[in-house]
Amino acid sequence: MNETPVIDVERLNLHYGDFHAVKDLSFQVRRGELYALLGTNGAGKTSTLEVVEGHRAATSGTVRVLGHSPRDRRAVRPRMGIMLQESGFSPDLTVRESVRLIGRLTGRVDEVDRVLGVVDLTRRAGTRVSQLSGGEKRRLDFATAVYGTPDLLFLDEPTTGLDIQSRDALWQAVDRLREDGATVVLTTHYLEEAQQRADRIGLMHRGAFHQEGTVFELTRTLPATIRFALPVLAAALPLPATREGDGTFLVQTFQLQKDLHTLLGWAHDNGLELRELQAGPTRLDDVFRALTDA
Ligand SMILES: Nc1ncnc2c1ncn2[C@@H]1O[C@H](COP(=O)(O)OP(=O)(O)OP(=O)(O)O)[C@@H](O)[C@H]1O
Repeated sequence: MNETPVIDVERLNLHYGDFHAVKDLSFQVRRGELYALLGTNGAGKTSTLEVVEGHRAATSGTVRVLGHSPRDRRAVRPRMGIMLQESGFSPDLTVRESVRLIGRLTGRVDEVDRVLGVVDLTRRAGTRVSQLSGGEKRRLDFATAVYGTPDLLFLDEPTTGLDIQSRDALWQAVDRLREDGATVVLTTHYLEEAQQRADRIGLMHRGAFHQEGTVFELTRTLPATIRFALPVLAAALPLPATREGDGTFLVQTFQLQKDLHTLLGWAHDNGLELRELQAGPTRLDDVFRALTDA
């Protein structure tokens, strides 16, 4: 397929005075993808997104969003929903008025009651923003981002401060938009969410990509782990393992299923119980730890 990418970033550089915050960054997001921009604190994620969202000018490089310059507000804004980390709602407006205002500002058209229903804020429609809880404000942020069913949705730390029901509701709403072909760019420090949901991940560190690819591509560079404890070591282990500080054994492997099979067979043959057995694929957390250890 040779479709024009929804986001096309070529050699983006951003300087704050002498500080080089984003360094020659290139990436593309295709239609319908959920792309997660992840990274360490201060890596440059927000700076990059500010340029892509049209809030900030790049020092150099080319950025195209939905086929336009992101600075071309009239072309881009009606098709783009943005959930920022911190909302700028006026505390004196009600929930309903806030959603209406965003509709007017972005040029998107929708039913206010529909989006309030999506985030379970219907009963709070007449409440002033200043009287909402932190989680309710977050849900209002999301409601304004999905108002008008945008083609491109930016979610910056969308689930921070949300309880599990609200988180599930938010992701269901995102899934529905994606079924209709929406493209989503996510930043989050909840790596599990990114691992579960992202089609591709750009992992930033100090202004550049450390790695970019699918979850599988990112995690396959590190071994999976098997952990267990043994009351007595009655027979020689069938695999190389290290002994952790708490006495448990740790096997690191690129062949999780095969090595687990070997270990379970060995335990069975020797009549041994592997206590506190845990086996798991590499997680994004591990990729992150390796990055910050580097
Ligand atoms: N307006 C600014 N002026 C000067 N430096 C800035 C400005 N905004 C960000 N920076 C610096 O640029 C770097 C990248 O910041 P940015 O907010 O883009 O990182 P981030 O990846 O979003 O971080 P976090 O995960 O902590 O939110 C940081 O070192 C930050 O201190």
